[in-house]
Amino acid sequence: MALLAPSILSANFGNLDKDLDMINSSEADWFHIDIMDGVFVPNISFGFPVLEAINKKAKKIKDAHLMIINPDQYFQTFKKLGIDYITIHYEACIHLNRTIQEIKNLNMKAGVALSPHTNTNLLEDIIDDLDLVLVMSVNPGFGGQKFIENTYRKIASCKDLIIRKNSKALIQVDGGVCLENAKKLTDSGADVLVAGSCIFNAKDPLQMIKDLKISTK
Ligand SMILES: O=C(CO)[C@@H](O)[C@H](O)COP(=O)(O)O
Ligand SMILES: [Co+2]
Repeated sequence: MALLAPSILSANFGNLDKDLDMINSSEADWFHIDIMDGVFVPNISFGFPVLEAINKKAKKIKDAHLMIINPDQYFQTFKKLGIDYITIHYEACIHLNRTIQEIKNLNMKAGVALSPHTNTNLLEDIIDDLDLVLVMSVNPGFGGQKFIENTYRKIASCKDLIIRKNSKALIQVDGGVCLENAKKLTDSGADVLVAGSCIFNAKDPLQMIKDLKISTK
């Protein structure tokens, strides 16, 4: 069964506590927290005051997906705010090896996200150091976008790389994940599914979380 990480970006920010409680009481495994700076992606999500509020409530693993340039300067603050996994974008980092070491020096798990145009082969010389590879199945920046079909092939090639290099990295997939593709994504090699609009737009989000989990069995 895949791990499931609801994306807070699609939650109701007018009553965030209610949605955080819903996730706490659900079968979901992680909180997926999208941070956007309006530079790396054409959207701005939320910053540290909101993250502080999330940290006070959220009782599960907190997974921050940073869609920002120059992420290194904020790692200490993310650590203080209870983040467990930091995932930075391959396309946003000039010195990726140094950036990954900085995350690990602060005792957080380190992930690299690949936008749809970025080939998994580019991780060949860093995969040993990673705890997670995030395969983006939409272009980063917004929730509710259409799933890109090439993702299955990309997950499979990422899995090949991980096996070949004997890496312990998890494969996470993010964007357009729903009941229709969850099983196929897991069968292709995904370990962690991120889902935003599919959960928060559902009539019964708790039931949708349950259904998504069961569908990946
Ligand atoms: O990182 C992102 C978008 O850039 C995601 O985490 C989205 O928030 C997922 O939302 P859905 O595609 O599941 O609605
Ligand atoms: Co995300």
